[in-house]
Amino acid sequence: MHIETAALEGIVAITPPRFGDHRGYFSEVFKDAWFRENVADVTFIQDNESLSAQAGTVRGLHFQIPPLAQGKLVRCLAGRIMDVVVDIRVGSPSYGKWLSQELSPETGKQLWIPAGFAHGFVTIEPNSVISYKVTAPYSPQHERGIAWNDPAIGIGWPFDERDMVSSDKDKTLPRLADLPSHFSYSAQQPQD
Ligand SMILES: Cc1cn([C@H]2C[C@H](O)[C@@H](COP(=O)(O)OP(=O)(O)O[C@H]3O[C@@H](C)C(=O)[C@@H](O)[C@H]3O)O2)c(=O)[nH]c1=O
Repeated sequence: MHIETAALEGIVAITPPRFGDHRGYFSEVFKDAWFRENVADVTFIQDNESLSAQAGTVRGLHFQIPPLAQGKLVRCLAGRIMDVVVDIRVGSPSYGKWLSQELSPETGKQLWIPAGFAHGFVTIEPNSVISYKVTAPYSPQHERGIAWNDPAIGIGWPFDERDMVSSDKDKTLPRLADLPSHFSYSAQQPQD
């Protein structure tokens, strides 16, 4: 396993090795014991998948609040995405900062996003499929979001805003500065 820690503390990129031969390749894409020992001691309880038909489709920025905050392990099965995280841990030195990683089936790279980050992505190619494991069940009551185009965060999306496609729900999300404080995470007590 190739493992890289990213510029935001807690975010980890993982590239599982592939054993190639004349048929193609074989790869162990997730191993519970290895993940617990090397990345985070968490239990994944649900696997999700989404397809976005058009390039320039943005989903996010999403997170769930405690006690159902989710860690997410994201990979891209088809197409190509720019995956984005924003640190929303109050008290974190990198609060409000974002980073991105390109994920595609070509590299097989995965991104581990612990609780305490908002997550989103934009598809760079049409028909992009992402698959992600989560550590807590989906709960609409605990679901929250931040506007993907919040100017104070300033994510460098690779498309003009006018060419991006989003859900109606994502068009109404508040800015980070307007999130009620009781949705806050503590940097000292990460919610894994
Ligand atoms: C996320 C989710 C959605 N749904 C339903 C609710 C709704 O009817 C439909 C589509 O939901 P959404 O529009 O919220 O899907 P989407 O915008 O793809 O939401 C996802 O975005 C990315 C960026 C994340 O990080 C994920 O955690 C998740 O929030 O699927 C579930 O049943 N289970 C789930 O776990």
